[in-house]
Amino acid sequence: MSDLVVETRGLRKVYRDRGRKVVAVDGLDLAVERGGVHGFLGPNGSGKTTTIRMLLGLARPDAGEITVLGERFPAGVPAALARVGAVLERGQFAPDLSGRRNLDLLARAAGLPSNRVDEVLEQVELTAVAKRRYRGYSLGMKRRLGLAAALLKQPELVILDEPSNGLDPAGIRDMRDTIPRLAESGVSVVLSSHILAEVQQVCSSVTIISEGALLKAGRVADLLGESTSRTRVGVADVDRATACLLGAGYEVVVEGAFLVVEGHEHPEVISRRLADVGIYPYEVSAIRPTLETFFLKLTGHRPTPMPDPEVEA
Ligand SMILES: Nc1ncnc2c1ncn2[C@@H]1O[C@H](COP(=O)(O)OP(=O)(O)OP(=O)(O)O)[C@@H](O)[C@H]1O
Repeated sequence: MSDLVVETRGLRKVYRDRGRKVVAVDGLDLAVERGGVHGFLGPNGSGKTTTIRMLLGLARPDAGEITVLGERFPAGVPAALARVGAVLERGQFAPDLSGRRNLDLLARAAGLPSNRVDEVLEQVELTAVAKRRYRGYSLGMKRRLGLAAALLKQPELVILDEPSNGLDPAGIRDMRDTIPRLAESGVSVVLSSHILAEVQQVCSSVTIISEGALLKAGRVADLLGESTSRTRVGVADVDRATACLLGAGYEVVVEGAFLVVEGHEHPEVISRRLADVGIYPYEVSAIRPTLETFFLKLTGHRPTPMPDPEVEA
C-alpha cells in the first residue's frame, strides 16, 4: 500500500479579481509519498502558494479532493494540521526576546517540555545564537527560528513555501543543509520553489506544475534519467571534427567554440573516433542533465526569467 502524506485530485481554485476570473489551480493531482524532501516546482504565478494554502486549510478549494496524512479535507483539517508543521507568517515572535525565550513561550503554550526547545534549536542549528535577541537575527536565522517553531510539536510533515526566498547566499546554504537533515530525522518535507538548482540539490522527488496543472512528477533521478545526455567537445579544428563525427553518425551541433554531441555516448568513444583521424580534443566532457534543462524541455521556458543585469542597471 502506498503511503501518501499529500494527495489531491482535481484540485481547483478560482480567484475573482475585480470582476475577472483567475484560475490559480486547475485540476491539480498531487501524490507525495512519505519520507524525503519533495519539491513543488513551477514558474511564478503557477499556483504553488495557492495549493499550499489549501493543503494547510487556509484556503478553500472550488473543486477537488485533498487528503493530508490520511485525513480527508475539509472534515479532517484539524486532525491533519495537528500533525503538520508550517512556517507561520512573520510577526509571531517578540523582537526583544531571545530566540530561545520565544520558543519557550510557544512550547509552554502548547504544553510541551522545555527540552523540546533544545532539540529543535539543535535541528535548525540555532543553538549557538539562541540567547541573542530575535531583532538582531539575520533573515536566514529568523526563517530557521520559524522552522524550529513548526518542529516543536514533532510534526510528521513539514510544508514550506519558498524557504529560501529573499535569503542571502549564506542563508540559502544554511537552509539547504537544514532541510535534508530534517528528512533524515524522519520528517517528510514538502517545499515549493522556483529555483531549480536548489530543488535538485535538496529534493528526492518533485512535482512540476504550470498554470495550475500537473506537468510531471517523479523521483529527480528518474526524471533526469529520462532526459538525453550530451557531450561537450573542445577541439582546435571545429569544422574537421564536426565532419568526422557527423560521418560517424552522430548528431552534432556547434555551440560557440565547442561541439555538442547529442545522446548517450561515452566521452572516451568520442575521443577515440577523433584521435583515429588525428584530431586530439582538449576537452571531452559529459554535460550532466539538470532539472533546469529538463524543465526547459518540458515547458519551453525557464521557471523564472533571469533579469538581464545590463538592462537592469
Ligand atoms: N488573492 C488573490 N486574488 C486574485 N488572484 C490571486 C490571488 N492570489 C493569487 N492569485 C493569482 O493566482 C495565480 C497563482 O498564484 P500563486 O501565488 O498561487 O502562484 P505561485 O506559483 O505561488 O507564484 P509565485 O512563485 O510568484 O509565488 C496567479 O495568477 C496570481 O496572480
